[in-house]
Amino acid sequence: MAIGGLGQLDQEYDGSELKVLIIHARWNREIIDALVEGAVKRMTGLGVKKSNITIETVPGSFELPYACRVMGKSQLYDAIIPIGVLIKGSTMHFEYIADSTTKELMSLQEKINTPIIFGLLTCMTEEQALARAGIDEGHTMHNHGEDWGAAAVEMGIKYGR
Ligand SMILES: O=c1[nH]c(NC[C@H](O)[C@H](O)[C@H](O)CO)c([N+](=O)[O-])c(=O)[nH]1
Repeated sequence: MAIGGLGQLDQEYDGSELKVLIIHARWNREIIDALVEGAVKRMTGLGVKKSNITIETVPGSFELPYACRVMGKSQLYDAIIPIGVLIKGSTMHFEYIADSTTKELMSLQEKINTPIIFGLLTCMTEEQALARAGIDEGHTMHNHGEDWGAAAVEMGIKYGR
């Protein structure tokens, strides 16, 4: 059995009744687009209707929690996948955004009674981010967006609306 992630589900799930919201940042757009594509592909592969996947965007990862809160208050979604790519620069900006956004996304779940999947890549280099989106030169890793899609289906069915 593979160690770690790979979005391995504990059982077969039928996502045909699920409604899922993806909110993605627009920084590092090529990587974001690959992650979103991976999440959508995995969810539709688990029966989620494309028409039941809503995709919204925000300027950057820092804006993800507030957008999740506003959209999540509607209680229209069984799960929410915020997707952002943070790549370490030469300042502390990365650390502050990564830490604050992560903590807020975690605590937001109780406030909106909706499972939120942790779709934030926090990478030291662009190469690391490309690899985790499955688009680096050697395709050295699987697309983590697929893991997030699988998690959204499981959490949405088990703990969603
Ligand atoms: O999503 C990201 N936002 C980033 N900054 C923007 C931030 O999320 C906000 O959009 C901005 O500060 C305006 O509030 C990033 N960096 O600064 O490096 C980054 O790597 N990724």
